[in-house]
Amino acid sequence: MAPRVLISDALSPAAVQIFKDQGVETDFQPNLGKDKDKLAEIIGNYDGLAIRSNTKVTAKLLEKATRLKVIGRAGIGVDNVDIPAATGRGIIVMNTPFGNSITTAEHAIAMMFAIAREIPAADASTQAGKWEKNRFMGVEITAKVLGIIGCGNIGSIVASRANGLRMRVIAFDPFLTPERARELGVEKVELDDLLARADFITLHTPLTPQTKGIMSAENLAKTKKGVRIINCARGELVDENAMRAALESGQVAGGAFDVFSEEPAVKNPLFGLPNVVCTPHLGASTTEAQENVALQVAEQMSDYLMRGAISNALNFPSITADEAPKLTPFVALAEKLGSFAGQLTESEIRKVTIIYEGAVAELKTKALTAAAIAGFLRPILSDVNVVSAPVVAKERGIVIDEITRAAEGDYESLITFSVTTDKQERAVAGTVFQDGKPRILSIKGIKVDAEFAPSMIYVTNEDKPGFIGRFAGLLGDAKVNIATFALGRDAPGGSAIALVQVDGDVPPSAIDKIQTLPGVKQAKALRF
Ligand SMILES: NC(=O)C1=CN([C@@H]2O[C@H](COP(=O)(O)OP(=O)(O)OC[C@H]3O[C@@H](n4cnc5c(N)ncnc54)[C@H](O)[C@@H]3O)[C@@H](O)[C@H]2O)C=CC1
Ligand SMILES: O=C(O)C(=O)COP(=O)(O)O
Repeated sequence: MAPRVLISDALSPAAVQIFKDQGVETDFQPNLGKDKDKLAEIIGNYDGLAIRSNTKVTAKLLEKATRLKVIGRAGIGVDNVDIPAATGRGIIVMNTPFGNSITTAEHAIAMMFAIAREIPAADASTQAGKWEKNRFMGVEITAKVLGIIGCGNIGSIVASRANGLRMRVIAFDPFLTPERARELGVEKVELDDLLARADFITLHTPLTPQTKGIMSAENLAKTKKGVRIINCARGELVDENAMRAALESGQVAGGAFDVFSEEPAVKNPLFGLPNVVCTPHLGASTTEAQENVALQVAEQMSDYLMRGAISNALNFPSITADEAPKLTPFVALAEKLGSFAGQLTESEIRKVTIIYEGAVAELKTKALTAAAIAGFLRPILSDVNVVSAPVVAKERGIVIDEITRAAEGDYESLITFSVTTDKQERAVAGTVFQDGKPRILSIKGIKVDAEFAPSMIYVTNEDKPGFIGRFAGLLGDAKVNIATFALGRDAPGGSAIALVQVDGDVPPSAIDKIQTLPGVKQAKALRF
């Protein structure tokens, strides 16, 4: 029986033809994404789901998706897909990471001009017969400072266009190497510096815990008075109430917003102000970009459904059906070791070394390294996938060393993931036990023995009496239930590590309190 794909968002119809040519049946319902009940009713009939940003693929929807094997996002952002839930059900999630980047960068530039010259308001006034020539006084952009927050695929294209427009481009992106910045013709700066210097600020980061609300009241107060701000990335990067207040006070002279914290945005604090320009998430909406992403997603999904080939998947490396059974548990281990290191990395990455020892060294380590790097970069670049991860790392000037050797220690197989930043080196090692579950065996050379769990707390501290009691007491006060507790230290009275599995989320206030306990060097909530 031919596989069936449901297209539940407004993809270019070009996708339908590709599916057909490849022998895949399609059901094209471009408005279904809005109707979650109807979608839940029929999702059980399909092997593939092709979407844009209107369809929300929640864990609840996936419970009904009993036949689903692949979700294809015709675009970049996958924050509308519950990837852990999909992975848990063995559903591949793939995107098209570059197909709409130029188009989105162009929209950001268009939005910048729109607010510099108040084009929408001037248009409305002119067409209303008012001829208000003296009301609209714009600003030139030549020689102005453009601050780019997030200088990845789209941010880099914006930088090149802005350079062409003779702007001075500065960028805040902790993961941008000095070499790459030079290549792009941008000055790499810290966030506060960018906020203080920029005449225009444009946002191009993914939505992550670190970037959520990056345009907060506090940061808006640090901007140059009269700054103009453009957001074509994700709505939740901006505290919309604080932004409204800053626009009303004149701290921010103009704002252009393509994305909103709640979409579709029918009511929003940013609406109804002068010199605010809003578009309904049109960043990727050009004929060219939509053809690119639709054709690509249809090809990728057909390849998977008809031939089992995987590309641009966010939750699995590209491997063949024969290799899968042996590799799968080590893919999970590599991914988690990388994710562990990624969640703890907050400064410029120089080098990653992955050592495969023993039996695992005989497997397809390239796929394992791809999974490890994807796990590592995902907390930093939310949309990186196992296929693009090594390339993205290389583009960013991160050296990746892969070493294979015979088993030297007690384990049949051992993977060690170490990362060198401009500040320090951190290594984490693990293996897969007979039960097929990945385990952490050492962190920074200190032995521990812990399984990975969805919610964990990692603490490094001085090995002094009384720490564990105070730590556990704090968690108890914060109503955080401890499931397992693993400890390690390099020497009595030396450096110690606690790796704790807890039930549910850890409130940031609890982490802040742990951080203040005597002898604690670092405390961090981790998610796997
Ligand atoms: N409006 C629209 O229709 C569209 C919006 N997008 C959105 O645009 C955004 C950027 O997409 P890409 O450039 O493709 O992503 P990317 O992953 O290539 O680049 C993101 C950049 O942000 C940087 N970054 C990560 N954390 C950061 C932090 N805490 N502070 C500063 N920089 C940080 C990363 O190092 C990276 O260079 C995403 O949110 C994506 O969903 C993408 C396409 C269309
Ligand atoms: O690709 C992305 O991340 C986008 O935000 C584009 O969204 P859309 O496909 O236009 O709903």
